[in-house]
Amino acid sequence: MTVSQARFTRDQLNVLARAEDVTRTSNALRRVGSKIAFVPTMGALHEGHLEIVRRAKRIPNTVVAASIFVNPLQFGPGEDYEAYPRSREADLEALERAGVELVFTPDVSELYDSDAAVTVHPGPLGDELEGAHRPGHFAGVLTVVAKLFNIVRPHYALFGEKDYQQLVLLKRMARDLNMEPSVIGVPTVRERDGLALSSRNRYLTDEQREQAVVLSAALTAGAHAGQQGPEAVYEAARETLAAQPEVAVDYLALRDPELGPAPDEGEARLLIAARVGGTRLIDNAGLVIGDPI
Ligand SMILES: Nc1ncnc2c1ncn2[C@@H]1O[C@H](COP(=O)(O)OP(=O)(O)OP(=O)(O)O)[C@@H](O)[C@H]1O
Ligand SMILES: CC(C)(CO)[C@@H](O)C(=O)[O-]
Ligand code: BAL
Repeated sequence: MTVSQARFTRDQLNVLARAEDVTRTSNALRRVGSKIAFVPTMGALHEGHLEIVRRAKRIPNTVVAASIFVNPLQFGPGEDYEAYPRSREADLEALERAGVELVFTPDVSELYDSDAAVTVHPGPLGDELEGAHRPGHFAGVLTVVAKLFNIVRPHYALFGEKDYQQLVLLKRMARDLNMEPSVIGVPTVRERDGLALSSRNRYLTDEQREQAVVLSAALTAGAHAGQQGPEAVYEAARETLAAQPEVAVDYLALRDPELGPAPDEGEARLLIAARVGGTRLIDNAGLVIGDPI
């Protein structure tokens, strides 16, 4: 592992903490015709992150870059910014094993000047679903990702479907602001019982871990009822959730795949957020409403 040097070595993990070193490396790679696939993360890595890296590694003629940065701008007051799990050494080892070649690990002062004031506005979707419960969250996400895009200058950027609203908003940002990278979504990686992998699962006690499976179970029940229409989807999901009253649901929402109003038939997305003890978890699933296409 090569730490904090500006010289880039292929097939080896290069860890850079300064934005200007990353941009210089990226420009050099572009000059020799390499493509750059970028996997932004907040660290505390698990198989979900590594699946995204594996997807990136399959893009031909591509150097894979990742970032590890717990972004204060996307956490609201009283949220878990301070407590968010940090495991830098284990993360770097996992990225090295997965074949990542460049990791950007800035500290907060590297990314944000103390008087930074300009942010990316996510539009109306930023105030719905997650945005209604986490005011300012998506402005924080889009702002940091826009900055990371400008620093890393990727051709491709890969994000998990687990954070589905984030993925939709990032695709829109890239389209609406004419950003270069193609934004690629990667399906959610789950535990054997269906629980979506998440860094925040580490907060759960054994008992809460058992209870948390109700999120994915409700999505599965809703998806199975899709053929009978939108009301049946809600009914099946709510019935499953009712069996686990300790889990407090923030929202259960059926939408179209772009997160507009739910269709009467065709492809749709069912999204859920719930609190298990003090831990807030989200999940979602694709489904078809009405007759299968
Ligand atoms: N289970 C998963 N399957 C696929 N991608 C995932 C999964 N969990 C997270 N990701 C993706 O990994 C990227 C980095 O996410 P992040 O570092 O916030 O991890 P996280 O597990 O989502 O953490 P948390 O849920 O605590 O916010 C995002 O694009 C996110 O959607
Ligand atoms: C995209 C992201 C890295 C921006 O901080 C974060 O929201 C995440 O890990 O999903
Ligand atoms: N994975 C989404 C980042 C967040 O919850 O802040």
